[in-house]
Order: sequence, then C-alpha cells, then structure tokens
Amino acid sequence: MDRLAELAGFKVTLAGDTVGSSAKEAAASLQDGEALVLENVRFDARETSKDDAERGAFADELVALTGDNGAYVDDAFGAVHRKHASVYDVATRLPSYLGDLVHTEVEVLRKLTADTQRPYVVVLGGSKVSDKLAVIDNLIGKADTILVGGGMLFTFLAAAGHKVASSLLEEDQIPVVQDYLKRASDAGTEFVVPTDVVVAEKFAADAAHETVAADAIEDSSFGAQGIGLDIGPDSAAAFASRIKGAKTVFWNGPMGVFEFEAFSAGTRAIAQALTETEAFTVVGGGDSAAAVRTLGFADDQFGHISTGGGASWSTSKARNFPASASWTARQYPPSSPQAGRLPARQPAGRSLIKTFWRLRDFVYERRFRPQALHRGQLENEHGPRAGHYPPAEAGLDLSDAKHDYSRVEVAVFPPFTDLRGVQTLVQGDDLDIAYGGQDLSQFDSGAYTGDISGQFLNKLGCKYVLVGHSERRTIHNESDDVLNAKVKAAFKHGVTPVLCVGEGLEVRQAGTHVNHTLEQLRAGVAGLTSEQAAELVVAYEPSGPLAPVKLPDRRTHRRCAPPSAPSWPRCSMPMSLPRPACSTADRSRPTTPPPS
Ligand SMILES: Nc1ncnc2c1ncn2[C@@H]1O[C@H](COP(=O)(O)OP(=O)(O)O)[C@@H](O)[C@H]1O
Ligand SMILES: O=C(OP(=O)(O)O)[C@H](O)COP(=O)(O)O
Repeated sequence: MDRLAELAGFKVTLAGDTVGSSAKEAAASLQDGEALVLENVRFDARETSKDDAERGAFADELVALTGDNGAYVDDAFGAVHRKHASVYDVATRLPSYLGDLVHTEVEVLRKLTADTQRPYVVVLGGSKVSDKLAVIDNLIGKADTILVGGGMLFTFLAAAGHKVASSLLEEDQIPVVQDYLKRASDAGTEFVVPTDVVVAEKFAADAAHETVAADAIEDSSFGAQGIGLDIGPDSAAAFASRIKGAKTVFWNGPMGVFEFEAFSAGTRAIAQALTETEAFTVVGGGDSAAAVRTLGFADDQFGHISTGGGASWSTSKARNFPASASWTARQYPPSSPQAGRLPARQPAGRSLIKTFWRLRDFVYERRFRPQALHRGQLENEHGPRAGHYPPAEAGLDLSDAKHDYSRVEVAVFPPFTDLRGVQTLVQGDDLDIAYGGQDLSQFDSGAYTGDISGQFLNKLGCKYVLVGHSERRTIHNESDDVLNAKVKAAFKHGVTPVLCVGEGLEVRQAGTHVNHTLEQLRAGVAGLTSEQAAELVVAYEPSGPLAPVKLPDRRTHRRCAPPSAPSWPRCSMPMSLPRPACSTADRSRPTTPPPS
C-alpha cells in the first residue's frame, strides 16, 4: 500500500475483507482524494458464481461501499472478458467507464485484427487449457499456423492416440481437439504439435528430467509418473522457424513451466524468435508477459505486450466483453483530477448531438447524407437508390470531417438492419462516434414480432436510442404514455433514450408550440428517477414528416430551447439538454440546466 500511495500521490488504505466490517468501516471513513483497496474479491465465492442472483447480491454489497454518488471504472483488462460480479454486475449498477489501460489495449488489439497481415502465426501454450482450446475454434480458417505448446500440447498428443503419462491433460477436451484437427485441414489452418518434450520426474524446479519424443512420453525413465514441463529443442527450433516466416504473430501462453529455469528453454526460444522476426508481434497474457520480462527481454522488442490473455482473444474477435454494454463510450478522462469528484455521465463541456435530419444547417448534412440514414437508402451522386445504407460510407464521411469531438459528441442512428455494420465500423476503426437505434419496444420480450427490444440494442453496443421520433408520434400514433414506457425500457436495458419532442406545422402556425412541446416532455419524463432524468437526452425536432417541409427559423429553436422555455417539469437533478443543432456556435455553448 505504501508503494501504491507513493505512485498514486494520495493516501491508499487496505481493507481486511471485501464487503465485511473492515471494508465498510474503511469506506465510511474515506476522505475526498483518498483510495481504499479491498481484499481480493475472488475470496468471495459469489464473485465468480454462475448464478446471476448470487453475483448480483455481491455486486450490491460492493456498490453500497461507494455511497450515493458512486461510479465504476474498469481498468482490469486481464479479467475484462469474465462475467464476474466486480467486472460485469457492478458495471450494470453504477455509471461505468473504461479505464486508460482497457482503452489502450482494445485500441491496439482491434487495430491488429482489423488488418491482419499473413502469414498469421498463433502460438498457444500455458495452463488454462480449456480457455485456450475455446480460442482455437475462432482461429480455424483465420490463422495460417497454430503452434501448440505449454500444458495444452498433451491434450493434442492424446487426441492423436499417444500416452502422456502424468502430464497436464484435459480428457474431456480430446473430442474437441479431434474436431479441430479435422476442420483445420479443410480450412487451411495448420497445427504444429511438438515432436519432442522435456519430461520431469516431478513438478519441481530441481526435478530430474530428460527430453523424449512426444509420441513416447511414457518411455522416459520416469514411466507413467513423468510430467511434460517444456517443449523440446527440436520443437522449439521448428516453432521459431515458423515465427520467422510470419507477418503477424500472436503469442499467448508460455511453452513450459518457465518459472523453473530447467523448463524455460522453450519459452525463451519463442520469445527470442519473436524479437528476430519481421512480423508484427503481440504477446498476450498475464503469465506470458511475465515470462518475457523474467527471461530478460525488453518490452520494446515486441510489437505489443498485452496484459490479458483471454481478454486479448475476446478483443481480437471484436466481440463485446460482457460488461461493455454498460460502459459509457468514453474512457475515464485521464486528465480529470483523480482525487475527489468522479465525472458526470456527460462530461462538462460536451453535449450530445444527433442527426437532426430536417435542419438544413446541420453541420454534416451534405457529408453525412442524413436522409440516407433515416430512410434506409443511399443517395449517391447519381441520385437515391433503394437498399441498404452502407455504414462504411457515412462512417468515413464523419471521421473525415473536421470536427471537434472533444466538444460535441456525434451519434448516428442507422436503420436496425445496419446497426451491426455501424458497430463493426465504429469499433474496428475506433471512431469517436456513438450510435443508437431509431426506436425500441416498450416490452422486453413477447409476441411483438418486428419490434426491437432494448436488450437487442444493448447487445449491439448502442449507447442511445431515439424515442418518439416524429414518425413514431404521427404515423405510428405513439402516445405520450407509450413513449414514456419506451424511455423507461431504454433505461432498464442500459441504453440512454433520446426523447424527441417538437411540433408539427399546424401547431407551429397556431403559435402553441412551446406548450405543446413542454407537454410532450413532461409526459415523457414522468416517473423517472433523478439519475435517469440527468442522463436523458431531449431532442427538439420540429416539423412533422407529413407536413410540407417548412423548417423553423432560429428564433423558434431558441424559444423551444431550455433557457427560454417558461417551465420545465420538476426534476430533482438537472437534465442534460443539448441545444438544437442550429449552428456549431450554439452547440458549443454550455448546456443550461432547467430550473428545478
Ligand atoms: N507443460 C506445462 N504443465 C504445467 N503448467 C504449464 C506447462 N506449460 C506452461 N505451464 C504454466 O502455464 C502458466 C501460464 O498459463 P496461462 O495462465 O494460461 O498463461 P497466460 O496468463 O499467459 O494466458 C505458467 O505458470 C506455466 O508455468
Ligand atoms: O492472468 C489473467 O488472465 P490470462 O491468463 O488470460 O492472461 C487474469 O488475471 C485473469 O485471470 P483468470 O483467467 O483467472 O480470470
């Protein structure tokens, strides 16, 4: 703790338990600018329970330690792929952010997999055999070569019918490996399994050992007692030569028990080969990173050293981590003062904009082709054409635009059929753009064919969802009550609703648009908690689609915007109300909270 406090520059205390009396007392006496480290959360069996209720109960107790104004920052990349209470469940209960380390890891690893240079060689070892075997499923057909070492090699040898004495073996995984071997030959992926193994008398640093052929492990002097603790020199040389011919190498898991000098040669040979190849190299995994450092290699001899093994594989598959839907799109601002205040959901000075499709002075109207997004059609230079809107086009247009993302957040709302494409593009290219659905059902599940549940949007990583966009109010006749239910459904599923309010042409011409809009807003926010009200985004979106498109002037926008609105519904916390997208200058002004 002393060293941690020295590095952090503030007081750090250690609790003797996780959620017991020591933790509670220490949390209660925590002062602004101090940190409390809890005892290892895995000491509580509920942390890793498969039972949602058990994990949830533990998460509730952890969350209670943060008091009334807690937030969650996940910077434990190595465990980020786990659906554990302190990783997943806590993130669903508090405003959540991803930390600097997770952000950097995801950025580097996604870039690697977005454009993998071939030959792509994967080196797998270590002792978490079933974890690593699960990874292989996704590598068949993608990797050119998979080099098998570490504890998992014995399951491969057993799958080929060889005896492995007392070596690490997961017998129930033998059929899985046999299936992989069969599929790999069709898919063009080659497995390279060691031809020689270092076998020890026992699991100890000073154990007697000898090198034997991989298909004759029980023929060593130690018979059925022998334990394979490293790959042999011939195998290491064969692996090294594959690595040298690669363009991309991903290594996860030591080749042997490198912690014992006598069984570290295989791991050392692989590390050496990685430093000598022209390929882009990634070393992933807590133990693999420790191995290269323990064996005397420098970090800068590798393309990237990832702190997560399992986590790096989840990243490389571009698959969402269990908790990622709960994180805000932003990382925890590294520049913000760490002591004291945690950031609000909408960091100060930033506001959300959405695509106000009908506003001619929308800054990206020409570049972004908002109508294409809205209608599910692409208008290209040759005119409109039906069919899927290619998200790549809009994404590239947006990312090319000279836009100050630190001041104004950009969110796109494509048709549902394109959400997955937008997700891939945004994550793959790491675009600083949020995305959301155009509507959601007020129901979680049931016989509502064609409707989109908030759960689906959450799984697709949507940060936002539009609620009550004008067509929903006019063509689909969605009442204020229905829209209020949709707002609540969005919050329930961890997606921030963008409540659309605004008048049609007739109302505007009658001059009652301010009251009309306020009524919609009051009904839309009814029953929200103050925290939800603070997170809600309100979009003033005048002019219905059926009316001839007559755009409101700037004065109308200003009158409907928060500062001049005569009375906002009572909320115990200020709501986050972005200004209408009248002009860039308007948007850059700080949001004025409504009177409470
Ligand atoms: N043949 C083997 N038998 C037993 N343990 C092994 C063997 N080869 C490697 N290991 C152990 O695997 C551990 C690392 O495995 P793992 O956690 O899966 O790697 P990583 O953290 O890099 O993903 C090391 O402690 C190493 O001693
Ligand atoms: O070392 C870790 O992961 P890794 O072995 O996948 O690199 C992390 O501490 C996660 O450990 P876990 O696999 O027990 O969840």
